[in-house]
Amino acid sequence: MASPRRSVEGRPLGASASSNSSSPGSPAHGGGGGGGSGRFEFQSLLSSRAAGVDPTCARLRASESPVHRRGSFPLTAAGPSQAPPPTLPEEDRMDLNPSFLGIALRSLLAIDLWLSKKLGVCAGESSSWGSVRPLMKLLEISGHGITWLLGTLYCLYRSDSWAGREVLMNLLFALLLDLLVVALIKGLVRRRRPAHNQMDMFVTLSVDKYSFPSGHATRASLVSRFILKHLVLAIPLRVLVILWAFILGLSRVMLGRHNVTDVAFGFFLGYMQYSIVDYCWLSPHNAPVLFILWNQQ
Ligand SMILES: CC(C)=CCC/C(C)=C/COP(=O)(O)O
Repeated sequence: MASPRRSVEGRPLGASASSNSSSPGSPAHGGGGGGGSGRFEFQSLLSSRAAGVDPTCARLRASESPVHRRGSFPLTAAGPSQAPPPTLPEEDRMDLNPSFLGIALRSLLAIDLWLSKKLGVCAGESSSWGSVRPLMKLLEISGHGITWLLGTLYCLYRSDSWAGREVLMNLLFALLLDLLVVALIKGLVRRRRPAHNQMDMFVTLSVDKYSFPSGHATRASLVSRFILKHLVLAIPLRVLVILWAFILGLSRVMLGRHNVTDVAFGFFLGYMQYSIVDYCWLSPHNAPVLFILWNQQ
């Protein structure tokens, strides 16, 4: 039975292409002998990497070099007495044979960084859209955790109906859940904020030095879904709520606070968090203590 370790080792870089285009055993083919071919190519890559050379170029050059041509023949014509090539450390094999997912993720990250830098037009006063920065910072306050927590507590205090209190109690629960989940993920992922960000945000927690996911984006998406579900609003107001959430997310990238993926994932996370809140909906029936305690205030 083939172990995962063997399957990684036995899948040479570019082996499928070369096996179609060159004859087995030719120098370009890298030996052609099944697992031997893979080992040979990894060996060239490893030695070039150790010498500080770009592995891709080195691989091409290595397959053309007379030294490697000579080296490839014994592998092809290797008899049973031929000593096997030295085994490479596991991490090198993995590193030199990136999966499709790995390549896709790296490409996505490269596009993310490039796009985020391009969109960070309000990252500083001297940036191309620097004059819009105060407006973006106002938007930032409109989606800040403190603004929403204080606003909800105030409305809860002023609320005189059971139905209103129930909705606000759940909004409070949603906001606290969001702060907790975002802090946990930020602490786990520890992705640094973009280099062009100025850390001049109003009231932050220690994990807010990290950028993934955007707390403002999760809140915008969570709160807007909550409002759309529980408040009876005219269509123009509903559109305004969605626009606010979208522009708030965009402003995070424009201010240079976040990369695009931080905000995109934030929107997704906030949307999912609402589903949790909806599922665990607190009511006088399933959480009577909360409501009785609040009533006694
Ligand atoms: C202090 C409290 C209660 C919340 C902090 C809210 C905050 C500053 C989140 C960071 O948001 P981004 O991740 O979008 O920058």
